[in-house]
This record gives sequence, structure tokens and C-alpha cells, in this order.
Amino acid sequence: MATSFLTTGENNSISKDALHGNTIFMPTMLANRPTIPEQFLWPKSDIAPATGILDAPVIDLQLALTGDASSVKEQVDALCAACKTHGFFLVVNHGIDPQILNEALERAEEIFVMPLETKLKIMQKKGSMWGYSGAHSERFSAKLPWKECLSFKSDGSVMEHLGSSLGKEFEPVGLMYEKYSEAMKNLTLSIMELLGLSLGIGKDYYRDFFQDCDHITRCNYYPPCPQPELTQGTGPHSDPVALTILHQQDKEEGLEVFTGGKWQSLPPVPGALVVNIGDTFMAMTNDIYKSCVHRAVVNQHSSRESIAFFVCPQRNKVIRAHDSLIGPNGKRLYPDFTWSQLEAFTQKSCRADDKTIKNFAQHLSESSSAE
Ligand SMILES: C=C1C[C@]23C[C@H]1CC[C@H]2[C@]1(C)CCC[C@@](C)(C(=O)O)[C@H]1[C@@H]3C(=O)O
Ligand SMILES: O=C(O)CCC(=O)C(=O)O
Ligand SMILES: [Fe+2]
Repeated sequence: MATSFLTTGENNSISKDALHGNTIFMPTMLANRPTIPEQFLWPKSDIAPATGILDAPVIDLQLALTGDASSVKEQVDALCAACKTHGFFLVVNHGIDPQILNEALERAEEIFVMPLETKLKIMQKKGSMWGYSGAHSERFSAKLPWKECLSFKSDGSVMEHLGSSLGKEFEPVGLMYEKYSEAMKNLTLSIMELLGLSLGIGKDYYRDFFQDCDHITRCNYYPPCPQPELTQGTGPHSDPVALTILHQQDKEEGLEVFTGGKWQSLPPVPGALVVNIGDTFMAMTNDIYKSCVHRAVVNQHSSRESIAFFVCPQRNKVIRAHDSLIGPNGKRLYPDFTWSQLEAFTQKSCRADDKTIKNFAQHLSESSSAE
């Protein structure tokens, strides 16, 4: 991919992908400008400031899995109440080594601050979610998020990918991310046990269903922004996946959840991971559990990092709510679908936002009535 660099003064540069005609924007190289490029402007309706702090329950995983009956009930009831309202909860005593959690943030930041040429070597290819993205400018031309991302999928070796693209010295970094993803997958299965208990269908149902799940590990890097009030780090959206486990750097706030008719901040809690229900799991509960709109805002004075572990069903498994979750009227709110279909919808048809699952369900019913 031939690229030429357009200088935008003050030694900042954006690169032009000469083959595809894309202008690739990199917020790490735009952070010192006095204003942000117009492509990063978002509608005022998306930018209303947060007016509160979300009361998300803290689930003690060890207690919930191995405690006495009353402790288990207390944890599971708290989980159930949160999932029925906003779908966000914190998990502590999750058993993941803090050293690997810190290293995953540190190694990602080292890559994000590397020179343009290095990052272009691991650039996401069209239609693939593997690799580096500069504000998604290789995909979108407006409402660009003020972030850079580095994503790894479960369908390949991160060690090989980074080693072959950046050099053998990056193989240990790739191996570390593979270990990070494996640890998150094991945590996912424990959380699926609790979700099964909380819905009264037993601890094995979702654990078995997600045993062979796909996953996406995505590092988000939000540089300081000269005009944070005009843009978004990650715009308002619900996660199309089944579940998200978010590890956020504990130095800056940024994650906000829209619930109770207002934006509410979910500040970092040292030692806690943020977990949220995604659209796919909401559909698997026939909307009993909620996949909630959330966003990440940026600030003028410091960078922020997060690592999202996105849990996706094995791509061709049929997504269908358990019969016991269908109310007395027997109405199923979603047609059967697969993650492969929903992923393609978000990657090829309709940029994921706060209406994705509704638009997807309509797309499915229109295409089935057209057959
Ligand atoms: C399936 C996915 C698409 C996105 C990454 C995962 C789950 C969350 C989605 C996303 C973060 C929602 C906001 C918009 C998006 C384009 C982004 O800002 O990154 C979405 C991701 C994507 O399409 O890459
Ligand atoms: O970075 C954050 O705090 C949230 C990011 C997010 O919601 C996402 O990547 O889906
Ligand atoms: Fe999200």
C-alpha cells in the first residue's frame, strides 16, 4: 500500500493512502494542534456531559463461585438486578495476574507512540479487524473517534502476526497478548456460569455455549485532545457482541454509560474489571438483560488507555433465547441469527452505534420477507 504524507504544519502529519485515496488520521500526531480536523466533529446530541456516577455492583467472583449459599445468592441477585437495568457490573477477585494486566497496557502504549511507518506495517486491512487502526479513518470519513486501536482476533496467532509484521523481537509481545486473551476467556466462562444461575437456567448452559467462543482483544489509546468537547473517544454505542470485559487504565476517567435518562461516568476502580452485557446476549435473554449504550470521552490534559475483550459466539452457532426466558405471550423479539451475520452487518453494512441491534433485526426480517 503506497502512502504519501501530507504535512499539516507543526511537524504533525497525516498520511494519504495513495492506492485507496484514504486520508489516515492519527490522533497521536494531531494532539498538539490547536484545533481538531473537521472529520473528528460529532453532533452536539452525542456530547452532552455526564451528570452522575453509575452505581454498578461489585461482584466478588471467588465468593460468587465458591462461597456459602447465602453469599452466592447475594452476588447472583446483585448481578441479576444490574443486568436487568443497565447491564454493567464490576468484577473483583477475578484471579487474573495484575502483572499481565499492566503489561498489556504498557506494551500497547509503546506501540501507539511508535513512528507512523511502524504502525502502518500492522495497519488493519479492509474487512479485517486484525491490527492497527488510526481513528478508523481507513473505514469512515466523518465522526471519526479520537482514538487509535490495536485489535487481535482469536482466529490466529498474535505472536506470528506481530513477529512477521514488526520483527522477531515482537514475538514475546504477541505471546503475552495470547496469554492475556486466554485468561480473559477463562474469566468469561466463570461469568457465564453466574449469568446462567442468575437467569435460573443453571451454571452450565451459557458456559457450554461459549466454551468454543470467538473473541476480539482490542487495545484503545485515547491521546489528549485540544477540543475534547467537540469529539468522542468512542462514540455512543452498544457492543454488538455477547459480553465485554474492559480493563481500563486507573489514571483517567472516560467510560460513560447512558442509563436512567442521563450519561453516568464509570470511573476506574483499581483491581476491578468492568463487564457489560452486549447485544447478542441481550437477544439470548429476549431483552430480559440489557445491552446498554455507552461511550468513551477524552480530555485535554492526558492520554487514556483501555483494553476491551469482546466475547463473540462461535460464528455459525444459532443465537436463540432459551425457551424458559420467553414470556407467557411466547413472543420472541429476535429472529434466529448467527454472530457471523451480525459481525458482517457491523463491518460491511452499518457502522456499529446505539441502534445496531434494532437495525440488524429489521435487516433480517426485511431480507427474510424478500426471499
Ligand atoms: C464487533 C465489534 C465492532 C466494534 C468492535 C466490536 C465491538 C464494539 C464495536 C465498536 C467499538 C462500537 C463503536 C463503533 C466502533 C466502530 C468503534 O468505535 O470501534 C465499533 C467496533 C468496530 O466496528 O471496529
Ligand atoms: O475505552 C472505553 O472505556 C470503552 C471502549 C468501548 O466501549 C469499546 O471499545 O467498545
Ligand atoms: Fe463498547
